[in-house]
Amino acid sequence: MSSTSASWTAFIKSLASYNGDLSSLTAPPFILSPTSLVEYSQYWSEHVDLFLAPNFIQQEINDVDSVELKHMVAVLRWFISTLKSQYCSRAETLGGEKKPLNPFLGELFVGKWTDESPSKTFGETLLVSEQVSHHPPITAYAIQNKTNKTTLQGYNGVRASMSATALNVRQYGHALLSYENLNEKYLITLPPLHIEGILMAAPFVELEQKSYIQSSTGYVAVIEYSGRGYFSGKSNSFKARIYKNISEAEDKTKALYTVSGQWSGVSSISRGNAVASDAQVFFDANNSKPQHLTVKPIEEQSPLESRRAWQKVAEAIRANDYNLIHEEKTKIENEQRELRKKEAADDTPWKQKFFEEIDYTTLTEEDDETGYIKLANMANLSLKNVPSGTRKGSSKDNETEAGSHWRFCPERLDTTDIVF
Ligand SMILES: CCC(=O)OC[C@H](C)CC[C@H]1O[C@H]2C[C@H]3[C@@H]4CC=C5C[C@@H](O)CC[C@]5(C)[C@H]4CC[C@]3(C)[C@H]2[C@@H]1C
Repeated sequence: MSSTSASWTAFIKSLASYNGDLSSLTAPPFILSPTSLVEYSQYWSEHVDLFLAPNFIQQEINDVDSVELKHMVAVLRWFISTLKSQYCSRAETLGGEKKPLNPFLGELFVGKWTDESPSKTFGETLLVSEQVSHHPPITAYAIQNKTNKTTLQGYNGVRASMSATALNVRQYGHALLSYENLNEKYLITLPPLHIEGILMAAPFVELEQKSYIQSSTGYVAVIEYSGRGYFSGKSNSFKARIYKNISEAEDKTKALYTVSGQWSGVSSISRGNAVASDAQVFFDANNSKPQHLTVKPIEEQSPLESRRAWQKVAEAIRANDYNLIHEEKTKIENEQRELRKKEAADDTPWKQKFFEEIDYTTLTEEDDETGYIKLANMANLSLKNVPSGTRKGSSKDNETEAGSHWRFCPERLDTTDIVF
């Protein structure tokens, strides 16, 4: 038995006593990714053209659809285009899903997508991603395109549990997309997922159940995910239906559009409830090259920036040097422990740089300028700290605590000393 499979077998045995905290797992080096989880926010915008598309869609003379419905279709296309990067990029570059580095409190990842549009109508798009909490791990992010007054902000935390063969992951948080020039906002919820293939040491992500995109215009997209062995039989399958509003979503025959296929491959769109024979290609992930963001060289980064902070650990992981990984990781963990001790002694708790915690139960729809409460209410979604996309009053809407969320503070971006 090779050392790899021996250490993997030992690892699988350790999963039997898995306590729900992913960072507590000491996975063998070959399953470790040299990338920190704080970098995963970039996967929300590797198709900048689709992210900005609604800004360039106007009402045409002989249009059958309202321009708001056309925007909803465009936002659904952008969302579907993010999924392959979000959930398959490690399998493509590292040969399988890996365990990301567990970000320390305050860890930052910043970068920008340059304008690759032929007519230079996009302008620059900035990403700021910050580990706003370490216990539990929560990453907040904002993607800002000033030229077209388009901003995505959101946050993500996960809770995971082991079943016999898979790791079941529930995502907490949501994303909010705002097109200021169109006066339109969208609430995007995050689907549950599970990691299969762990026993074969070839882990991969499969999405499941549902997620929602609720527009301030009333239109809503309901996306249902399935994998190999489900009704569709193909991995990474989905069926998305767009409705005039959430109450019409109770009746599938009222769907205005149906999109179906594979989010990691080809999907097609047709009017109404079923995918007709004349369906058009909606998105083709195999022929849409992702645009990776530009990150400044490590020597120009601040100590809080991910690739500089983890550089030695990443090198040790690439060298598959278990002792060095452990040695370099321990240095970072000890530094962090000392910082927390000092903050507790001086009563100076860590302050988040670009995001602030917010308890939405203290706000009305009007005073919530993110628009989150209004959109969540339109979609009958819970405002509490429950898995993303939990319907109000459903069995999972059981948290007693109000639930804290995270909000982007764009004005802090204007005064920061962080260089993008
Ligand atoms: C079973 C324990 C173990 O460590 O096995 C190692 C395996 C690689 C499985 C565990 C890790 O799998 C990784 C997949 C990660 C998710 C991938 C994509 C996203 C989308 C992004 O927008 C937010 C974060 C999220 C949900 C990642 C969260 C962390 C996951 C589940 C990693 C697991 C530790």
